[in-house]
Amino acid sequence: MTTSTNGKFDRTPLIAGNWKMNMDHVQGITLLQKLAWTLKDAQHDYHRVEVAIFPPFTDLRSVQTLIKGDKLEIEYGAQDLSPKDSGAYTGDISGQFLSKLGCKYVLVGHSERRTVHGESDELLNEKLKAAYRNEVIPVLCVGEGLEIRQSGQHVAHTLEQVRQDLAGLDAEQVSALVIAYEPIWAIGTGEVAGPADAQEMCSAIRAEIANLYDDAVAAKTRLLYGGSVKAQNAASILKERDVDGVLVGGASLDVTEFANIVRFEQHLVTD
Ligand SMILES: O=C[C@H](O)COP(=O)(O)O
Repeated sequence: MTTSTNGKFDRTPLIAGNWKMNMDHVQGITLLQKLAWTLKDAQHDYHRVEVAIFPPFTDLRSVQTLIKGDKLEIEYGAQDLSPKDSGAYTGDISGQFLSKLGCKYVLVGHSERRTVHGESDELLNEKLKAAYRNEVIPVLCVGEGLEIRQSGQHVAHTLEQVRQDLAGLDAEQVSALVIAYEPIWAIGTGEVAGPADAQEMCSAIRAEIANLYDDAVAAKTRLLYGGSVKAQNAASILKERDVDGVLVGGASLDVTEFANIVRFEQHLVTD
């Protein structure tokens, strides 16, 4: 683990770009190449701030080839996985395949999977276990919709998701886990939860992990914020004590914007 310049982390910050259903494999390679060049020009230290991209499944082999061939330090992962490892599950993608493709991470329970595909916490718990079984680190997404936020039940709702999703996982697994808090009302809307909102929820999640496991586990689990993150608001969110990174959607498709989010520490100095 490394320490960032603002002194708050003993957890390596993670800046993650979720491309969602954008970028075919040809476009994806161009985007990745430009990102790598931009961060090389900026002499980015990947040990100090980790960078990961989450392209569509169909891009993963090309991404793996480029990253391996050019010895890039950018990590990558998939946007979903099956709870099963193999068999008659047409259209599903096994964690075994992701592991073979060198994926370090996999998103589990993104709000678009929960809402568009109706994925339940029970299913997501199975997906988390499938990820660990195949040695891929899950990035579990949790968060509330607008109605729940307005009712003031957002913390209780999100912690209930955490408890259900983590059921049966052991301390070692949860220490390696990444959890992204993504309030649904802030995703792709331009509405961004304020730094204090991000901190409130990340702090509550960390306390819940300490309660379910212990302080040592809670100190290791990385907590991200996601929802309309841009270069302009990233530094103020990342300055919060319990926020260890960001999960970026739309802005990760713009190389300059995403590279500036990766380089958030530059902005911390002048804030
Ligand atoms: O996975 C990323 C989140 O859904 C945030 O997306 P966004 O940055 O486009 O709001």
